[in-house]
Amino acid sequence: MALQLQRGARRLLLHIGGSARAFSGNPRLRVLLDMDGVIADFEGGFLKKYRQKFPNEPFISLEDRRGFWVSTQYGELRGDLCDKAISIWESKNFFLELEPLPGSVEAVKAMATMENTDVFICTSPIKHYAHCPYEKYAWVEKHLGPDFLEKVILTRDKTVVSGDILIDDKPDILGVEPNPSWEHVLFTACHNKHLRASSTQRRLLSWADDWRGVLESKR
Ligand SMILES: Cc1cn([C@H]2C[C@H](O)[C@@H](COP(=O)(O)O)O2)c(=O)[nH]c1=O
Ligand SMILES: [Mg+2]
Repeated sequence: MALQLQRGARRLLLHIGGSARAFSGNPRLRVLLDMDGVIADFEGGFLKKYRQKFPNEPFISLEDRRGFWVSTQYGELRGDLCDKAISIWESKNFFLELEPLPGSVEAVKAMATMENTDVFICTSPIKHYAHCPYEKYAWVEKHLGPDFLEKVILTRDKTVVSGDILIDDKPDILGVEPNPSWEHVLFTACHNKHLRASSTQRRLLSWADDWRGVLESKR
């Protein structure tokens, strides 16, 4: 009963723009940052390597990307292209060689030095685990430094991770927890920019957008 009341109050605060963290009296803001499509350029890296590996096959320009799953859209273009797309991100060095998205590294480093702020990288590895988990750690070390290795959370279910805010390019973040503690701020990407704005979901348009303001709104 008490738990239900607490959850209800938290939902109400989120709804009116307040913060469950403020409600709980915890002075620290916990920020969860997605990796692919938020700090690392998954889509650009995919298209470049797909075209190198399959120069004679049709491709989907970033302008024409629709829907979160690259594999689904390629499969709709032609059945066998789904597996061809998957072969790209299952390849060695795919995740390691992704370029940082513009401004991401600077923003993440600046965020991590902010007072009363804990920043975590919260990212989903692919199930073909030969390279991806290792390379995600290696990417973080290369671009954000070894201290950031403490801040990496690999999970296929982000709903069970607690935080105040999750900045993520996936429009629907679902899992076993029906009421995640975080507010999902949608990071704009080529695949989601055409989606109609929702009255309840805030967006960060890029790292040139006012991410500091978004964080401040949660304090
Ligand atoms: C587009 C796309 C992505 N994936 C994989 C690649 C990443 O490991 C995750 C996405 O992780 P995030 O933490 O949500 O950014 O999904 C995939 O398997 N198939 C795809 O089409
Ligand atoms: Mg992502």
